[in-house]
Amino acid sequence: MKQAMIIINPSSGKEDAPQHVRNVEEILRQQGYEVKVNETAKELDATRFCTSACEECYDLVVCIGGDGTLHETINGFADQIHRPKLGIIPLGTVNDYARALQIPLVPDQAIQTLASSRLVTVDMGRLNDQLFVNVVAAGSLAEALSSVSSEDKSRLGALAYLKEGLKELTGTATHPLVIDHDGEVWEGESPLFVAALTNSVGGFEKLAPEAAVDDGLLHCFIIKDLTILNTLTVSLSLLLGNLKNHKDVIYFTATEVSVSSTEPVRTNVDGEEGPPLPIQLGIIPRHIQVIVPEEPI
Ligand SMILES: Nc1ncnc2c1ncn2[C@@H]1O[C@H](COP(=O)(O)OP(=O)(O)OP(=O)(O)O)[C@@H](O)[C@H]1O
Repeated sequence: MKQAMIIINPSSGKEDAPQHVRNVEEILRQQGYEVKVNETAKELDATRFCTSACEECYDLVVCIGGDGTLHETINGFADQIHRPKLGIIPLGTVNDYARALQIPLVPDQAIQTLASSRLVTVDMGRLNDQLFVNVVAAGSLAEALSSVSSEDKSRLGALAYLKEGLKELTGTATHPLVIDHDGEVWEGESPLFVAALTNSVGGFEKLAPEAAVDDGLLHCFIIKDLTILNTLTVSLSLLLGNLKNHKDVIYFTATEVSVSSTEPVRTNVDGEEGPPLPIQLGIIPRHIQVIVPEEPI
């Protein structure tokens, strides 16, 4: 019999995860799966559960939670030869990865997607020795966003969350960054560096419009001047998806990037606090199969 593991974070989103578990179990049983449910209680439980699903040759892992839980879950695939298919039921605030894969953001609709036969084989990002699914950001704006509490994120939603992050910016708004990609080096003051795997970053679905989940590339933005983030121009650029064309933004794609600074600089990985600089970024092309809706929306 096929084996499925449900990994659920009961604290995600509006704390309504447990009520969705029964529906997920039911639809998986209808698909012929034997189902095991693992509830997370603390940080990194999702990684441990997913690693055991790989080692025990499960066919499917379903992650029920926000982007943080998804990030921890996919890290369980690291260095594993057998990698189960992945189902995603988004319950967080931003749910960037579900947006990028066009998985419905309404949990009951996302649950129906688990009956789909359509799979997408997606890239994984590598940050030092961990994996990421969506985005790495470094710089003072990334630090400010990390300081917005999870409760405020839920309350505010994506756009207000960015505005709150901007308000939190204090002191020096830029750091000296050295960004080395595929043999080219950029050095300068910057409030924000972003490397994205998908077209959805911070709930903005058009930040990197040409980023595809399976193109084998890191889509990178160096923001050269913070003031642009405070202007209408940038809001419009974000909404119209042409941030990369802004005169104060450098855009490039790469497969290997290193980012360092002479100052202490924190990072944000898939929406959670990451390791401080220096960091090494890479990409593992077409690494995991994710269940997506039968028909692209
Ligand atoms: N039982 C638990 N209680 C509290 N925190 C938990 C529990 N299990 C896991 N966690 C931690 O909760 C963190 C946040 O989870 P997640 O991102 O899924 O929810 P969220 O904060 O509601 O979503 P978002 O990040 O989209 O706002 C995870 O990184 C994980 O370490």
